[in-house]
Amino acid sequence: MSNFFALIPAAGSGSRMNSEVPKQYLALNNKPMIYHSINMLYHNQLIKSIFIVLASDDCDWIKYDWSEFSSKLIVLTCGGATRADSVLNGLTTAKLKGLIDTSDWILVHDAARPCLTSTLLEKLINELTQDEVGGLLAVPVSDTLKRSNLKSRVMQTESRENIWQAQTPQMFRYELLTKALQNAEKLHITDDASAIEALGFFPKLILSDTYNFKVTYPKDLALAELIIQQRINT
Ligand SMILES: Nc1ccn([C@@H]2O[C@H](COP(=O)(O)OP(=O)(O)OP(=O)(O)O)[C@@H](O)[C@H]2O)c(=O)n1
Ligand SMILES: C[C@](O)(CO)[C@H](O)COP(=O)(O)O
Repeated sequence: MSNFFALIPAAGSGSRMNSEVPKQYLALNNKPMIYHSINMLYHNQLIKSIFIVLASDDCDWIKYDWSEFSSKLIVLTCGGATRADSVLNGLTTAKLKGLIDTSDWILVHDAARPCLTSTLLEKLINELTQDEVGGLLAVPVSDTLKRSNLKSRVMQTESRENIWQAQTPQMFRYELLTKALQNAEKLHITDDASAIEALGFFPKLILSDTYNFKVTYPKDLALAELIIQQRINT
């Protein structure tokens, strides 16, 4: 029987956030941002353990008390230069430690997507458990798309038909995901699904909502805070 594991790559620096503190530790409703991602995964009954992949020079993780999650948290200090490296290093280390099997499902979730809901998480798992490939949460784009030249002049309006924005979690089996990330090492991919696609597979898109956005720029923090606050109040 396959088990379900979550893996949170949390070895980024948050360069677009322009903050001294890596963005996964920025305060969001009095908790570090990564707390919210962990919290959501922790409370899903199917997820057996959560691997947290930290940078080797991380000095913020130990500043917080994570004991409420201790029954599921496994910290791996093997982050890499890119998100894909961090995910691959985490998977490899977990396997070497004998913590996962090749057929297990891995849900890779950004530390920087703190607004995931239990409903979306359950929907992703339910819709993919019987799938041969796996897939990801995503939303169809809603704006008109323009392709520009280097001077920000519109060169072309692109069709938005069948264009989706990829989110996380992205859910694939250990064996396929590891093979895909190894194959993609020189491809400059930005998500796990891209690595799977590069092997010729077709990940399934699971309809999500825009609240599950990635906190990337400073203004995103306030929006995430509002969303989380509103959920606490209702
Ligand atoms: N070398 C890296 C780069 C990113 N990540 C993680 O991948 C997720 C999504 O990446 P992103 O939002 O791009 O985070 P950063 O790389 O930190 O941000 P930026 O690109 O602005 O520097 C985050 O949880 C981030 O910590 C990682 O584990 N290892
Ligand atoms: C994985 C991801 O969050 C899906 O949208 C995204 O690709 C991460 O990209 P980034 O460039 O590292 O922010």
